Amino acid sequence: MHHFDYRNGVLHAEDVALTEIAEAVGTPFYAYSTATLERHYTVFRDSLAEVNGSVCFAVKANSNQAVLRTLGALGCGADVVSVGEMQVAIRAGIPASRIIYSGVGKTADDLEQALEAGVHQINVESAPELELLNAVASARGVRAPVALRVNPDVGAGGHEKITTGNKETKFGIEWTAAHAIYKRAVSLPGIDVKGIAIHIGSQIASLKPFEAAFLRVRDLVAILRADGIQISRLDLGGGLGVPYEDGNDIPPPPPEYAAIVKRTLGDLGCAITCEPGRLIVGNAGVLVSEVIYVKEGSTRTFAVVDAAMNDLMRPAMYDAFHGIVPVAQPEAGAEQIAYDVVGPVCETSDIFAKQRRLPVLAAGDLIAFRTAGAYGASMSNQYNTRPLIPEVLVKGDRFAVIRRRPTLDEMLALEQTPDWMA
Ligand SMILES: Cc1ncc(COP(=O)(O)O)c(C=O)c1O
Ligand SMILES: N[C@@H](CCCC[NH3+])C(=O)O
Repeated sequence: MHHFDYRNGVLHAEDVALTEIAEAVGTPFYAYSTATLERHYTVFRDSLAEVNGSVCFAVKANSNQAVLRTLGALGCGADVVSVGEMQVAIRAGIPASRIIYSGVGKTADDLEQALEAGVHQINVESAPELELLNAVASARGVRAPVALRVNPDVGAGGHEKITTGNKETKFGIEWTAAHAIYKRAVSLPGIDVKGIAIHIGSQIASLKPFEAAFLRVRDLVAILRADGIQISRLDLGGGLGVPYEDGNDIPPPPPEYAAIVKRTLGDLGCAITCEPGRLIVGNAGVLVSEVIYVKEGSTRTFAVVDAAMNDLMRPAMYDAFHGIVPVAQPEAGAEQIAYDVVGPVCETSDIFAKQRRLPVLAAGDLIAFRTAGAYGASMSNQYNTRPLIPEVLVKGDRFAVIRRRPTLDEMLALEQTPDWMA
């Protein structure tokens, strides 16, 4: 459920008309709904109550500090994959004791900083990383709280490029090698083995792969415990999908997911953590853009809009579907035309939707891309020297710019002209 609805003929975020935000900040922009964020977090958290589970939001999905602060204030933790994400989460009020540090390529400096901050857990993804962490922790005279991220060889996800759980991907320690690496881990003075971590993919619309992966975790717990290796924490990753409104693959609701967690892992006496990203923020955000031109081709009609692939990469990168709606509510039964909705960037893949039937559009119309709160702003970039677009947070009848559009000077601030060109 989200809080983006038509009122008085205009699409609103909670009680604020998107036209009002467009006037204040200009297009394109992201708008997030506080009530939706809070609702998604609490529904997920409450569904895990029976297994006493905790939630570490995957910061990569949306790393805006105001978003993190909203979730952190409700008790949410963070799953981070860089020192930057860790520090942003801490600045946003999420204590290190609720932070899990993940990632396939942590450097010695990353590990140092994670230990210095005192994170709850470091998820180790390879044998050499384990050795490096042992060395770094030993040199500091501490023991690092560790889960090994194992790769259960259960592939899942809404697209090949967002599948992480099969052994052909770079993620985690191969299933068959896990036992030996756990044995090594418990022998190392700088490593305090706490648990097992997995994450099998993203935008997963079925419970079956989760169940298969959880059962593998269960088997591994038994194998390790039989060998005297204590496992007290299970980190199940994220991955539960959200509806992107194309009518296909509607993902199961959180209570059904939680029931699988309970059935497969609930009796092991382990503390359970999940790391949802998309589920919390996906439908809490829209991207609002203005139609610049309607361009008639001989085979199709293009709606050229002012947002582009650098603002929302998902369609170009994964052929992802995002619902598109006009901000001005169309009359019931209004005529529809098939449009290719494209951005201004000089790439053929700068296309948001092909042959999408939409109410008739004209230059100056505002449209909203739905389900843009996850992996939208956080994956955006300045390609074609386009400024990052504003992010706006709505709460009831108030809104605030939580990241403003940079000036050209700010965009260029890190560049320098060599002396010899002066
Ligand atoms: C380790 C880890 N945890 C959590 C997530 C969040 O995934 P999602 O946004 O699909 O819930 C990801 C991203 O896929 C991830 O790599
Ligand atoms: N960035 C992806 C998901 C990958 C998640 C990170 N492992 C998306 O937009 O769907």
